[in-house]
Amino acid sequence: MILDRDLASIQEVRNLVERAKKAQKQLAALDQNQIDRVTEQLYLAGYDHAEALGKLANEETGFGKWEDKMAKNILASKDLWESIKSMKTIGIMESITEKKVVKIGVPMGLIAGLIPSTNPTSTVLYKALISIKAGNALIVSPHPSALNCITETVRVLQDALEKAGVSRDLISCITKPTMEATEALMKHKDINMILATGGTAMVKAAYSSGTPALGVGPGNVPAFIERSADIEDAVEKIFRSKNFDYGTVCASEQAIVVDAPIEQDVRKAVTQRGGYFLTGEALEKVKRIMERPNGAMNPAIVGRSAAYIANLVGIEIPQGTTLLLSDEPGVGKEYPFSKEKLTQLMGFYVVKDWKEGCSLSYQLLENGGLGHTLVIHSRDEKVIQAFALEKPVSRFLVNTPSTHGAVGLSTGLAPSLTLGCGTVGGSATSDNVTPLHLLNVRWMAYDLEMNQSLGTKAQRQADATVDIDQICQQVMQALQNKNISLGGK
Ligand SMILES: CC(=O)SCCNC(=O)CCNC(=O)[C@H](O)C(C)(C)COP(=O)(O)OP(=O)(O)OC[C@H]1O[C@@H](n2cnc3c(N)ncnc32)[C@H](O)[C@@H]1OP(=O)(O)O
Repeated sequence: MILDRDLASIQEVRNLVERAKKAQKQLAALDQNQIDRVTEQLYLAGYDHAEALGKLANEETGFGKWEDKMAKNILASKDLWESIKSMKTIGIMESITEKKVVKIGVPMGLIAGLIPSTNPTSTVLYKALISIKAGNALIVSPHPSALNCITETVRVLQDALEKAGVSRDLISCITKPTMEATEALMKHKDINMILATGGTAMVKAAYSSGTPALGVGPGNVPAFIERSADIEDAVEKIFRSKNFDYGTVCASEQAIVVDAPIEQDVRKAVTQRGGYFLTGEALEKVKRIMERPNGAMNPAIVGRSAAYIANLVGIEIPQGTTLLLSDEPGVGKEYPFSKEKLTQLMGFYVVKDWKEGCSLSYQLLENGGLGHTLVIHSRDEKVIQAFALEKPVSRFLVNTPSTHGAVGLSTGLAPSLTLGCGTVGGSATSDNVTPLHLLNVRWMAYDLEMNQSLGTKAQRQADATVDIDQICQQVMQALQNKNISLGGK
């Protein structure tokens, strides 16, 4: 039965789509430089409000720490802008003279962005920047428990659009998030692409909508510390990563896998940094609240400190504890520490050598993290490479904090808050999603065999009369004079 409330929110979606469509048509008529100036205003606004939005997200959801949410907002504005500002996304992107081919970037049109509660403000900033940079409009579907901070982020961005002299309707947001409204948005015939970041059910709904979708799979990141590793460095990085926003990023480490010869040194380093190994009744109490009855993560403990979790279940932990660990005997449904946790809880495993480390990491990935991310700490290049080759992940990180590494803060990967998991993880891409995933490429390809009497294909290419550079100039001129339109799809 559809309620009046649902009808109203479906009507709202229709209105948002209508307005976004009009606004996007105007945006698509701008050239690269003009689009870049608009995107730059979005980055500046996101960067200026990084702290305020971080605080708002933390207050509203209770997840994580505002300082780290601010850092994520900076990643999704300043760092992202630095990495995309010189990208060609609209009009001529490239001309390959010797092949007589021209690559033209065409906006997709309207993007629907599903926003998770774990990284709400940063994901809005990120999706807005990559959508606009590629000439698209974005309509946001907010996670209900982060509605206010998401709406506020959209308002900040709309002010920036106005400042840049373009329509506020280029970025908009559903104000009453219901499943009906989100579904109506995803299935709307004028939505060209869905960027789905969030819980597994939402991502699946996006894939089933019939609209092309780029979604993230869940992570279950193992961190393998191999015997040649710099132990202090490895443990410091794991703690830095796991403590970042209290583990809400899906690329954060979920289990430490240790090579047996260094087990005691790693345990010591972990304990010195505030790790506490749970045992007995305390461990059982924590295990009991880790999951909902259907086996999904319990939001009551997502993005929370070790002290908060201890207090919640009524156990004593040493003062200064930052991470709760469990020595795990196995991997699977019946071992909650072997799954994704997104909080200050972590599994701990010991393996006899790197080969056993390989197979255990594989099992952990198969237990809910296929296609996502794995991290190794090692100084043995042979082991690193052997380890890398067979792992079903899209990001194989080496000697770096996994959270920071996967989202492009501490590695050369593209700054991103939508991390593709490849087909092995059910995603259409294994990349860190960027503006290049939000455009269509129109290929102009000229005949290479114009003079059949000439010798080889290479000779014919060289002799072909088409001057591709001249053609590019003509196309660019036509775009500038608005003689031709790229269209929206
Ligand atoms: C780079 C990165 O880090 S990406 C990170 C993305 N990953 C994640 O967010 C982790 C996966 N998320 C989750 O497991 C959960 O969202 C949690 C545990 C964080 C929070 O759990 P909850 O607050 O219970 O939220 P959950 O996602 O289950 O959704 C709650 C309800 O809101 C609904 N909902 C979620 N998003 C939307 C939306 N965009 N529009 C409408 N409804 C929505 C859900 O369908 C669900 O409805 P139901 O209770 O009727 O089934």
